[in-house]
Amino acid sequence: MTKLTRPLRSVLYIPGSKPRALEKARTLACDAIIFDLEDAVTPEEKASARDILAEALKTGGYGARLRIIRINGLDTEWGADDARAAAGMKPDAILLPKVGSPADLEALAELVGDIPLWAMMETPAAMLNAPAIAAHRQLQAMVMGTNDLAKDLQTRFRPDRLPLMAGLGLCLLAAKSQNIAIIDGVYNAFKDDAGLQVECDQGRDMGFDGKTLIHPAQLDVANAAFSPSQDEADLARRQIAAYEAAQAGGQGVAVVDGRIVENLHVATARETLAKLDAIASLTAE
Ligand SMILES: CC(C)(COP(=O)(O)OP(=O)(O)OC[C@H]1O[C@@H](n2cnc3c(N)ncnc32)[C@H](O)[C@@H]1OP(=O)(O)O)[C@@H](O)C(=O)NCCC(=O)NCCSC(=O)C[C@H](O)C(=O)O
Ligand SMILES: [Mg+2]
Repeated sequence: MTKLTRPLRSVLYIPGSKPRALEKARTLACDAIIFDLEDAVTPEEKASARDILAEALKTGGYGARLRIIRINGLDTEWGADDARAAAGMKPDAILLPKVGSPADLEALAELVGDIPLWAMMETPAAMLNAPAIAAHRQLQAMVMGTNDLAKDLQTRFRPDRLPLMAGLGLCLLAAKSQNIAIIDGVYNAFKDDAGLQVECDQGRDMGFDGKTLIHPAQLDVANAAFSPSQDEADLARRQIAAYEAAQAGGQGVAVVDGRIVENLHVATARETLAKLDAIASLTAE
């Protein structure tokens, strides 16, 4: 599956059962929306949520935001019906929770055809099988489910997320090795901007493409954290210019701000500028 080139800085969960939130999302500054039929929807509302969501997606108005539907697991009483209904809604991708192995994705692909698939990575088995899951031909992105993972690992919450680091690292390695997108887990305390900032900065430093969010109040922090800063953009431009000047002078290495710049650093600099362009064209739409 070719890598998504569009920004995925902010990926907002919206309960499929909440018409007001589905309406509001048409105006929110998120790069992608996960329309949720799983944990955010009560068992009593599972069937009606499908209908509410189908109507919302038929009405449209979500603009350039990527539209992903999270269905219930195929081992639940709702999963297969969700999968068929979701495929009919023509989303940009379908997200399967609690993926344990590539066989889970294969079972979904048999139901929904060639729609791009996303995988919730949120169980110990998923961490151990991450390379095989990432290699599934239809997989476009991994999404960390840090609540379920913390539950299964019986960890305590820590601002540094030390107990989750092994799992986060394994999934990052797997996703990067297959050149697919990977989105960090949610920050539950949606009124704690400072805590969210720390977690977004950590996720960005680790190489995640963006963060999943649960409330509109979290959008600005995530969008800023996963956008290249002005300083990063300036440095990228100076690195490219210095390297090109060095090359013109027959050198393979330049020096900027006391640090060497080689072709691999220039590749990163070009990616930074391409990301800025992609963000600019997204916000212009
Ligand atoms: C957390 C909430 C229950 C809070 O809801 P509420 O009390 O209604 O919030 P506010 O009154 O502050 O809402 C203000 C307005 O914003 C709209 N709103 C709220 N949340 C959303 C949203 N997610 N998307 C779009 N719009 C939203 C309200 O409608 C208000 O609008 P207005 O009337 O115009 O003022 C609630 O935010 C919520 O339900 N969030 C989503 C929770 C969710 O999706 N959970 C499941 C995903 S997390 C997960 O499962 C991760 C993973 O699987 C794991 O294991 O880690
Ligand atoms: Mg979960």
